[in-house]
Amino acid sequence: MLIEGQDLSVAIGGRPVLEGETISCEPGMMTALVGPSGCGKTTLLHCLGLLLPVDQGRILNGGKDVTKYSTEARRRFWRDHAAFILQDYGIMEEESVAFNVTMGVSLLGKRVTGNQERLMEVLEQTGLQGREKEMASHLSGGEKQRLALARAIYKDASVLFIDEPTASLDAANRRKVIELFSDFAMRGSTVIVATHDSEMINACDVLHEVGS
Ligand SMILES: Nc1ncnc2c1ncn2[C@@H]1O[C@H](COP(=O)(O)OP(=O)(O)OP(=O)(O)O)[C@@H](O)[C@H]1O
Repeated sequence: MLIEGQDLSVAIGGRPVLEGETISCEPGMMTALVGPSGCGKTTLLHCLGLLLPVDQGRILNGGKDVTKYSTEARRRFWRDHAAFILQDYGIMEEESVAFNVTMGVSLLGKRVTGNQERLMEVLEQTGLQGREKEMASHLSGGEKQRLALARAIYKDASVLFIDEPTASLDAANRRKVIELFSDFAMRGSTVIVATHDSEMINACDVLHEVGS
């Protein structure tokens, strides 16, 4: 899905954070949001993901203006199309790894054939094999990040919004996670990543300098 922001402006606490930001994120591409700390990368990512309202400008999904979407319509977008890998992981700490991976789908009431098999495959891909019964709160920061990624893969999201995905990962896991994001883009998903990490930036197809 093509995700566009046109002439976006956002002020937080009366201070302008984004001013006339325009961006186009194509399906099948990884777009990096880059720039110095505090330039508004996370804010832009949240606006594009409909997590944060804009003061001015338009957000378009596949050419459709979604800026004024109702809460219900935004929820549908999150449920049916999007996955978020954010800095706070969005993980339900008091639930098992397996629940955290599959809940997006089970909440939808969708039946996935080979459910268990798919869960195992996704855990294997993200290096969380054998951990499915563990409580999410027992995982380390990097493991929780991979859990959020496992959920996105399980859901097969068409748009991925990612914030600083490699910050708490060691070199081997960083490479693995970057590869998994690339796979998403190669399968045709739109991948949008706010990052400082040069390795992550190198793997992206498009760089968008926020605030310039
Ligand atoms: N909830 C908030 N309340 C007050 N100020 C905020 C809030 N969220 C963001 N800001 C401010 O908006 C500006 C942009 O923040 P944002 O997190 O988007 O930047 P960033 O480029 O992602 O930074 P970093 O690279 O350090 O993560 C910062 O100056 C920040 O202090």
